[in-house]
Amino acid sequence: MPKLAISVEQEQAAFEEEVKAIEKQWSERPHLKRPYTARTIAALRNTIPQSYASSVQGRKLWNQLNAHNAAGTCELTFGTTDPVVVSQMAKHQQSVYVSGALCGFSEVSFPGMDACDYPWDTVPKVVKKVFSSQLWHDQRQRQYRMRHPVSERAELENWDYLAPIVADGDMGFGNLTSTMKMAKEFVESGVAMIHLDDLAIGMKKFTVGQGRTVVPTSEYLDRLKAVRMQFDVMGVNSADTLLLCRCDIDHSEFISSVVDARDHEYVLGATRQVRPLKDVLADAQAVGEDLKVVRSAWKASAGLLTYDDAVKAQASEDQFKTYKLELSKANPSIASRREIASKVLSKDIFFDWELPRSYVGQYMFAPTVKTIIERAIAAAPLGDVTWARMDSPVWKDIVEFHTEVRKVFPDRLFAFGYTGDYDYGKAGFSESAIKTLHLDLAKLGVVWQVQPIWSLQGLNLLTEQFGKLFAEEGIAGYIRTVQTPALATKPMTDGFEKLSYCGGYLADAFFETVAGEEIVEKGSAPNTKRH
Ligand SMILES: C[C@](O)(C(=O)O)[C@H](CC(=O)O)C(=O)O
Repeated sequence: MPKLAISVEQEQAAFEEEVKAIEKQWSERPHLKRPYTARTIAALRNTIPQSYASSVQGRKLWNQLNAHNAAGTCELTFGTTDPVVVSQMAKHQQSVYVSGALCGFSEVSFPGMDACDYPWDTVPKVVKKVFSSQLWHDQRQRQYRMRHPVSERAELENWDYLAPIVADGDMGFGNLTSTMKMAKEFVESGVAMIHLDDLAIGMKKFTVGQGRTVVPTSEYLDRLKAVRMQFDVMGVNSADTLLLCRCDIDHSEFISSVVDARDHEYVLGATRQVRPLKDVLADAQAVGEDLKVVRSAWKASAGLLTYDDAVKAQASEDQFKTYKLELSKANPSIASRREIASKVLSKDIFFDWELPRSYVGQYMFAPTVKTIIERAIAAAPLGDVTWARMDSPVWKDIVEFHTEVRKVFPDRLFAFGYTGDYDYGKAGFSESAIKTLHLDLAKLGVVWQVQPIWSLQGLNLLTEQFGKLFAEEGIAGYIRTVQTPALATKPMTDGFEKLSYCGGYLADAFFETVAGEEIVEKGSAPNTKRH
């Protein structure tokens, strides 16, 4: 193998230049705080500089979102995995969402509930498919326009087909190197922004009776750092791919470990000496008892509380105030909580967070809106946009979350998901409040809003309705309800007027080019070869 034809001095000079270029690029996005230096990243890069469409799309989305922020408006988009749907979204949406839940239903060999159990490269592959289709539409539109004289072009369609794609990176699918590989694949697929959350791998659960588990704050931050590092390593401008820090802590029931003191305030412990829950459940299972009933009874018998509530239950009002005051000056760990409480109350508080651990080892967790705020604030410097995914749209919590984060980061941009099973009525929204919800969210800085699973609810409904009609009325029903309105819609739903929606003119252009025909307009005279 030949050696690289470069002297040590040249190598060092090129390296120093790259370090400077990286530093300059980073200075353009001062909201990002990296735990590593430009030198470290430069050394991790390839010797061939590479650039990615993902970076162009990331910058485009960044500009769109900041323009919304300045105007107090928002982008409203929805989830799909289908290039045909994406082609129409270009007319009304600025961005496209590729949802993990949808990919898990329609892009895998074995569909299933949104438990993030599909292969790690499923969503990047769908993004690649969608982005390639956007490029194809962009190409056919450009070719079509260029074969028309300038004088006619103003009348021709000119959509921005390259709507930036936002995609679901779930929790990164494994250890840090898996997360990096996923981020790499996303950048290569043309994504503009990915979101990464703080759920424990393999523990994303939405079904009844199975609590969700989050990872410690430190593990979540490491995931985000791994993605940021991968973006930075990938080469020229690739740092412009955006990272959306999603936080799934709302209503999570467990945390996988208590290694990070920042989480200790919210961990539940038994305040009475009881048998460990997992032993009680194992015994109950052996004799066929109803585990849900046994679990509830155990919880009641254990006096489950957070450490601070356990202190509160035994302290006078003044003692508790002193405890909180001392705590605000100390490290938030359970050890320092115990030390302060025993000083203030002159006794030890019985609190054992080992007893409620599940049979796979998670700790019981009782997060509040404050917990989500703290995590989002810790994560913000590593990403560009923040999303607190909540189980239900509780307006009071939504306002509190966004307002508190903005107190620390006044220009923070937020995302919001109109999650599939939200019951707005139950959450207290009147009809008029729902009508202005997107605008009210925009005022809080929520500039990117998504209905993530439209394809599931929307396409299911349309398909069911059309299937029934077609079975009952045959082609007459199709002509009346599909073909006639589709052809009458302006702009047409299938591309250019008088032309095939499959872009037949683009295929013709390839044949004509190979045949050496001039098919691009030079001036204003019409091209006789125009189709
Ligand atoms: C956004 C989401 O992660 C998705 O996969 O689309 C889901 C969507 C949903 O449940 O409606 C989510 O966790 O919100």
